[in-house]
Amino acid sequence: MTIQKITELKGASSLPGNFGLPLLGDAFGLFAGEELFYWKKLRRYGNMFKTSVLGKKYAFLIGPEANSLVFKEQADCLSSRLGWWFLEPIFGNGLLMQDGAEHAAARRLMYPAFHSKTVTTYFDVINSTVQEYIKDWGTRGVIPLASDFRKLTLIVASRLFLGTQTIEEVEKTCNWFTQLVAGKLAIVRWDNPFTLYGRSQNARRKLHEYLLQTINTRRNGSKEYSDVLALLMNAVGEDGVRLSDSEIIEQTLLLLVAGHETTANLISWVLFELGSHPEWINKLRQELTQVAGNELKVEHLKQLTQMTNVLKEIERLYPPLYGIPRGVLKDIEYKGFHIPAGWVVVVSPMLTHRMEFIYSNPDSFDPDRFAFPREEDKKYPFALAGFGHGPHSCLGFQFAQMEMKIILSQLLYQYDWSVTPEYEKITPVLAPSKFLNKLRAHIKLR
Ligand code: HEM
Repeated sequence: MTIQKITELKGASSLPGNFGLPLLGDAFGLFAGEELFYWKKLRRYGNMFKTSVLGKKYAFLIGPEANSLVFKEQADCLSSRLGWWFLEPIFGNGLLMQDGAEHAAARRLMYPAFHSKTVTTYFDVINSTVQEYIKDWGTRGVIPLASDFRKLTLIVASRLFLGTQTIEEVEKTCNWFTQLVAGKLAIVRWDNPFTLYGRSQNARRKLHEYLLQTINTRRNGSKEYSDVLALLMNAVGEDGVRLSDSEIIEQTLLLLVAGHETTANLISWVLFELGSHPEWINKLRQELTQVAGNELKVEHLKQLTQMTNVLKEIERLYPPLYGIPRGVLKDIEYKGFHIPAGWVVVVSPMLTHRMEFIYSNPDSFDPDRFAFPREEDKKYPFALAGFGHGPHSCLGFQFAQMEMKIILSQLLYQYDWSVTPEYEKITPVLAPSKFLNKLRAHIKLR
């Protein structure tokens, strides 16, 4: 009889699950509804499962320990570019697609624009833009949340990153961004005006042209700028070399894409949950009045602790990135499995956030779970991961927090609201985001 060593590792191919159809793998299931795909696999196979998509083998590793492995312990063996390969033709070669030394150098260069101290200097622009944008919401009555917030967050990002002032200019780029982002769901990557992918590529070319024009206008003019584009245009790397135009455009495009839709989605869900829990509207309004009186200032934001907990609860329930993938560069091990180079590992904020051993009644909206002494997210490191962690953690975290707090505060000052479709229709469903574009706020002046 041979005695097997307990340290012997199993191959990744013996993970629970299957590889799906030849060549396509599970592409249709995944692209047709990512959230539901994740839930079905979890229910069927548990916290570790395999699949394949368009010829690549995937290991899904779910839970805080897996998050720790991917974001921290084995981060050096993993590649963001190889994980997000399907986004590269759409989002280009920005920070998210870079690895190792190239990524570290670019991140060092961009970090000053997103440091918490710098972000506070954006307060006035965000606050005035938000006030102007929502001033007619009382007379409009019904607001389609996701599309309205997408426009607002794009106006804010364009003003701060590109110095764009006019709404007309932002409206022009808004359509291109919508088309660009829609391309990520295209399975057939054929650059043709009649395909989803082709329209996305066309939008990408238009945005490139637009950004190049903006850069050239600045170079030929005498005006001094102090926005993010100026930072990238003037930046000199450690090797003394400046970024090329194409590098500046790729980084700016990623910032604009990453910086508007995710924030718009989260704030839409904030309004949905608050509209369905009016007692929380009252609590937040009371806190706001106690802390800021009738005029919100930048120094008040940190003191809005109940609002911070509401934002955390929305990040937990509706993280915009359901899964975060990394390509395996050097073999890694996890819970007795050997995952070789060439595979892709995926961790999931969405599934982690609904684990009962971390969060009590995980499907219910309960912002107090983040208040002392409960602090459920502190039970395990990496238990809350809606903004990622580690070398690729969200560069715009502080920015997004500030923007969401300003939007919410200004709405609380001026309006009451309820939301359709009804709570019961959305919350027991495993794929709430298919309702995102249907969310409507019914606004009343206070
Ligand atoms: C509520 C809003 C947001 C959410 C939930 C969010 C979430 C995330 C997550 C999960 C990542 C990590 C991806 C990975 O590890 O592969 C990330 C990266 C990133 N985010 Fe955000 N984000 C938000 C808003 C923003 C904003 C407002 C900006 C810019 C102003 C931004 C810029 C970026 C950038 C540049 C990266 C790539 C960082 C890197 O690769 O080093 N995000 N974001």
